[in-house]
Amino acid sequence: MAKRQAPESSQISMDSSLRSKRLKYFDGRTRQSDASKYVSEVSEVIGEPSMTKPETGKKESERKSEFGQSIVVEEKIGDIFNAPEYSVLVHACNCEGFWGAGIALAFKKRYPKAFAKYREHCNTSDKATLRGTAFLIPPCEVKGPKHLIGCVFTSGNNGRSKDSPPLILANTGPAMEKLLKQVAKLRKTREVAELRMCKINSGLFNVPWKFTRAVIENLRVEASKLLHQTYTVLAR
Ligand SMILES: Nc1ncnc2c1ncn2[C@@H]1O[C@H](COP(=O)(O)OP(=O)(O)OC[C@H]2O[C@H](OP(=O)(O)O)[C@H](O)[C@@H]2O)[C@@H](O)[C@H]1O
Repeated sequence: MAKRQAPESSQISMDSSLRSKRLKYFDGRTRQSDASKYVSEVSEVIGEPSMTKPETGKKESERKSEFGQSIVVEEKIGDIFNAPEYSVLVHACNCEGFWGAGIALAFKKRYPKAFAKYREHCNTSDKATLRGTAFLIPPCEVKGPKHLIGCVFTSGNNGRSKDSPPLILANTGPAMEKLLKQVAKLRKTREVAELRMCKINSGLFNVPWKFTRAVIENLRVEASKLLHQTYTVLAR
């Protein structure tokens, strides 16, 4: 894993040769106490480098069937907005309907119609159930690149009243799984080029990237729900 100081990007590619302990996920109504337990469990996974070493012994097919496809996160450098047409650009969202700062504000400026759809989605949904969900917005801008916007709702609130890091982390797994399912469903009828992310939760949401990365690496998703190509997740 390349360790760099500058903002890094990560390339997520599907790799079923890894075994990791399946982390149980909480639904969007995770209690604070449960979420803290969850973070200590994620720390345990991070703390055990052997957890991401290829497992000897079990056959590939046995591993796949037992755990589904795992995702490996590699770190590179780049800019999320230079994505090819029909790429899905993913960022962490609050359930309040605000893209007020950070990369969300950059999204709002570049994709005003997508922002309007995100905001309407928040305003017409029960906020209590939005945490841990996702909202995929197909290309809808009048001009500019045809990008899909993948909103993963990792915090109920925004700004100073954002959710705690454990709660944000506990929502990340379910939200990512739901996003991947929505991408898999959409690409049956529409072009989806690749999936790009920023290092979600790692700035204003104050969650060290290694924790979010561990959650993503421990996702177990049916092969049919994963794009069979690498996703470029980039930060400036
Ligand atoms: N052009 C670019 N390409 C690629 N990566 C880029 C980039 N520009 C910055 N990054 C990186 O993208 C990561 C996330 O950094 P951020 O702090 O923005 O997001 P976050 O996920 O921690 O937090 C979400 C809340 O922030 C907002 O704020 P409001 O609540 O509206 O006030 C939202 O609405 C949410 O609520 C950091 O690694 C940045 O280096």
